[in-house]
Amino acid sequence: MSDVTAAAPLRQDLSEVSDWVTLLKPRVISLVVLTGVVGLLVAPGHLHPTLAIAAVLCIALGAGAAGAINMWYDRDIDAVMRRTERRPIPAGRIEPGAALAYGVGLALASVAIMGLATNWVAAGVLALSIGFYVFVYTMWLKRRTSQNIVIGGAAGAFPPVIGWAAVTGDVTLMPVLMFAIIFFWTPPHFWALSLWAHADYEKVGVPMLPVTHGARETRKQVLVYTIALVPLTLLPWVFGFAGWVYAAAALLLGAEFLRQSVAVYRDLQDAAGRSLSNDVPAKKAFRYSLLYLALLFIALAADKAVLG
Ligand code: HEM
Ligand SMILES: CC(C)=CCC/C(C)=C/CC/C(C)=C/COP(=O)(O)OP(=O)(O)O
Repeated sequence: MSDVTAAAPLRQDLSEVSDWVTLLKPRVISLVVLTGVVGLLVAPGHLHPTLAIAAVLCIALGAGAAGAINMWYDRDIDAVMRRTERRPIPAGRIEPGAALAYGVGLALASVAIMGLATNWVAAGVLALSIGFYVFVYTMWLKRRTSQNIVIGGAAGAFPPVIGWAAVTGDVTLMPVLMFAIIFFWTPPHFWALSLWAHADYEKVGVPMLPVTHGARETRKQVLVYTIALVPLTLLPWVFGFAGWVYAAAALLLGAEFLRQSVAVYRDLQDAAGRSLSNDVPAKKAFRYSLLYLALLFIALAADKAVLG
C-alpha cells in the first residue's frame, strides 16, 4: 500500500473525531470555561488542584453536551441557515440519534462527576444550566419570542456560579453578581451578531429581535443593555469583592464597549428598515463583546492575584 493510501483512513478517523468535537461548540466553550475558572479562582477557600481540573472539565463537558443536544434539536433549521448548514448533523456526517445519545450521556456524566468530585450544589447548578440551555432556550423560547436570548441567555451566565460553588458549596452575593454581568452582556453580544445574521433567522422563521422589531430597535436595545451592564460590572468593587485593578479594568473596558454600542446605535445604514450583511459597527461590537468578557473576567482573577 502506498503512503498516500495508508494515510487516507487516518485522515477520515481524524475528521470524524473533529465532527464529534464540533458538536460541543468548542469555541463558545472556551469563554464558558474561562468564566468558570475565574469563578473558581475568586471563591474563598481551597480546592485540590486535581479536583479543580475535574470541575473545569465538567463545566466544559456539560456546556458541550448542551450544545450537542441544541444541535440535535435544531437540525431542521441548521440545515437551512448558511452559517450552520455545514454542521455535522445537517451535513449528514453524524446521525441525529447518535448526537442526542452523545449529548445526554455527556450531560449526565458531567453532572455526576461534578457531584462526586466537588459537591452537589455545583452539580445542581450545572444541571440547571444545561436544562436551561436545552429546555428553556432551545426547545421553548428560541422559536417563540424575541426575548428568547434574554431569558434563555441565563444558561450561559451560570458557569462562574458553578466554579464558585465547586469551591465553597454555596451561592452568595459575589457569584450572583458574576451571573448578572454575563446575563446583561448576552443581549449586546447576540443582538450585535443578529444585526448582520438576520437574513438566516428570517429564512427559518426564528423570531430574533431584528426580524420581529427591525434593526433600529435592535440597535437601541444593544445600547440600552450596554448602558445597564457597565455600572453593574462595578458592583464587585462597590461591595468589596474586588479592588482597584478590577475597577480600573471594568471602567476602561466598559468605556470601549459603550463607544462601540453607540456606534451600532448611530449607524443609519438601515434607516429604511433592515440591517445589511456587511454591518461593520455591529460586527466590530460583536467581536469586541468576546474580548470584553474575557478581559473583564481575567481582570477579576488578576485583581485577586495582585491584591489578595
Ligand atoms: C443565549 C445566549 C447566547 C446566544 C444566543 C449566543 C449566540 C451566538 C452565536 C449565534 C454565535 C456565532 C456562532 C457562529 O460563529 O456560528 C456566537 C458566538 C460566540 N459566543 Fe455566543 N451566544 C450566547 C451566549 C454566549 C455566552 C454566555 C458565551 C460565553 C460566556 C458565548 C460565547 C461565544 C463565543 C466565544 C463565540 C465565538 C465563537 C466563534 O469564534 O465562532 N456566547 N454566539
Ligand atoms: C454549563 C452550560 C450548560 C453553559 C451553557 C453554555 C452557553 C454558552 C449557553 C448559551 C448559548 C449559546 C451559544 C447559544 C447559541 O445557541 P443558538 O442555538 O442560538 O446558536 P446556533 O444557531 O449557533 O446553534
